[in-house]
Amino acid sequence: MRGLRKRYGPTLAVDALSFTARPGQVTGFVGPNGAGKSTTLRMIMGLDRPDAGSALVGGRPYRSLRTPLCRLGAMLDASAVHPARRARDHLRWLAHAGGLPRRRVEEVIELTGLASAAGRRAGGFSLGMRQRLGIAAALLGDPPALMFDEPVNGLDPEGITWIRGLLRSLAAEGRAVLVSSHLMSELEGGADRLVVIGRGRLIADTSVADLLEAASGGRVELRTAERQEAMTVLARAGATVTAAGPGAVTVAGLPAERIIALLTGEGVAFSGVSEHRASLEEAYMELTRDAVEFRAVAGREAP
Ligand SMILES: Nc1ncnc2c1ncn2[C@@H]1O[C@H](COP(=O)(O)OP(=O)(O)OP(=O)(O)O)[C@@H](O)[C@H]1O
Repeated sequence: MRGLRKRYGPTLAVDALSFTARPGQVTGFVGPNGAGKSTTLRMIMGLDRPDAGSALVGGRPYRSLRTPLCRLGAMLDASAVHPARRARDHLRWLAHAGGLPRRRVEEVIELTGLASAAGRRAGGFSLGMRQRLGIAAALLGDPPALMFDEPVNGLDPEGITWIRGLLRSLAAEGRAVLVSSHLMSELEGGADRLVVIGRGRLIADTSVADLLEAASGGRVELRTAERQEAMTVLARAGATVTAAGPGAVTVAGLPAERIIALLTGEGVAFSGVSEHRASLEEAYMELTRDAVEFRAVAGREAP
């Protein structure tokens, strides 16, 4: 995506958006409801025309691809299936239209665990089965790039774990996988990189590891039954100390070794000292806080 922009009447849905989903990685595409994710994915597939900028698949516009199913597999809307059509027949007409062999249909049915449901009409499918069918359709052409719009939305924990594993294995095969979500927690353990957008604009384009490290901010978790004494000792040594539940303290501004030395020296008992690991959700909150300030500044600068 380079400088993508899309306006719907008064709404600037996507604004100056640039990012790349790279081979061998799961790129999480995250932003709150209405941030512009679906609009971006539609522009990638040529279903919406950008007002400015371009979206390329393997260096070319999607609409110019001669064998699109073999270049980019996509699930934008899992319910976009004729309810009276059986799952296998749905996949067969797609394969036929894309010039793909029939045996590929059976392969993707196996890959997505749909074997026992393939003869049933899609209208009676649960949400989880519809998602599997949408993913099967995306995999038909064995494409090097895949994108899924909110694939875990509304799924049970088992379904979420399955999709997460599938995305990881597709990326491990060297494919570029772009997956959108409005919940950061859904991407925890699933994405390598994150592209975060808000109100159509890029907020962050970063590896998950870098984001978590920045959000963890060198803080240390301390477990102690003598919380008050520990907080007094550490605050006196210049640390910023926050009570984090019964028997737990979060310490900023002192390394773990120094905390251990201080508490031992003062005879304060403790049972654990560990580096604080921020959750992806925490990291997201920090990012969004910055984004709000950024938006306020951007708003003032606007003509
Ligand atoms: N066809 C359309 N006509 C008018 N406005 C639209 C259209 N499509 C999207 N929008 C608006 O553009 C903005 C971005 O919408 P979009 O659906 O891309 O967001 P999203 O990040 O995918 O949100 P969600 O997580 O809710 O799916 C929203 O304000 C939406 O109301």
